[in-house]
Amino acid sequence: MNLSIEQLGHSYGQMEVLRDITLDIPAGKIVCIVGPSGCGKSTLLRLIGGLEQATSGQIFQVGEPPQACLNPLTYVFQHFALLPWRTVEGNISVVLEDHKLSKAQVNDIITDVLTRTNLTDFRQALPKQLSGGMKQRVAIARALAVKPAVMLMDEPLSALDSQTRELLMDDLVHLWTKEPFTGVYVTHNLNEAVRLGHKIVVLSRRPGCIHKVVDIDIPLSERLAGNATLTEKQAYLWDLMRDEAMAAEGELIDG
Ligand SMILES: Nc1ncnc2c1ncn2[C@@H]1O[C@H](COP(=O)(O)OP(=O)(O)OP(=O)(O)O)[C@@H](O)[C@H]1O
Repeated sequence: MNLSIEQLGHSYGQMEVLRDITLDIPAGKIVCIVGPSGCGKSTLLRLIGGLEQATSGQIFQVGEPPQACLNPLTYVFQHFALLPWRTVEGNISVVLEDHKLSKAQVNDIITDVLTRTNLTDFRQALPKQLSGGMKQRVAIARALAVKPAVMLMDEPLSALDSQTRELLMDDLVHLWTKEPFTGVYVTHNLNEAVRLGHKIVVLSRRPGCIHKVVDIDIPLSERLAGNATLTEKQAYLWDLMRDEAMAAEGELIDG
């Protein structure tokens, strides 16, 4: 299933946040959204996920969701959003509860996503027993459990230290390489964008418009740290963003 976003605009009261966003999210690809603070990246993700209704424009779901999809659009949040009183297994089963699945089916899905995210040994652990990186793996496993058509990821690695971020990026690359998923990935981090994005959408400062779309053709599994093309792309993205980011910073400081 592809998503087709057409002339999307959004305002909060008098404040225009997004303007004229037209964008395709192709099936099986990861689209990264970058841009200065406050330019509307998270708002765009919430509009795509249907958590808020856009002021103008439309979002179309084109084609069918994958077979056995339980929920076409699912989120991975920056702060994991795990239920502290439920085990890892319980945090995943919660998203399967309303789907008329047998106990055996639920068990199979949980076993599968825990295997894919290397969490099998932590099935009965509580979130408080897990590191930040492990918690985010659980959140990713929970998202995968509903076989989403599109995974919406809002700064999923930004609460983690840099080493854990590297490990989780590798995990996401492995997951995608084994079974490509469609993702929209909001980040401030241009290194994450060039490692994970097939397409990188650079938004201008608020009201966020599409400033540039940069495609990266290198397969995800070949995007190793230090790759010269990626370093170049990252520098190019920063060139595109620097002036806008400085202006946005000034706006925040000035109120
Ligand atoms: N529910 C809301 N009501 C009013 N204003 C909001 C709401 N949500 C976001 N905003 C404002 O809309 C603007 C865009 O916010 P948004 O979080 O989408 O930007 P962002 O690009 O994701 O920001 P950041 O990079 O800092 O996370 C900001 O000025 C923010 O304060």
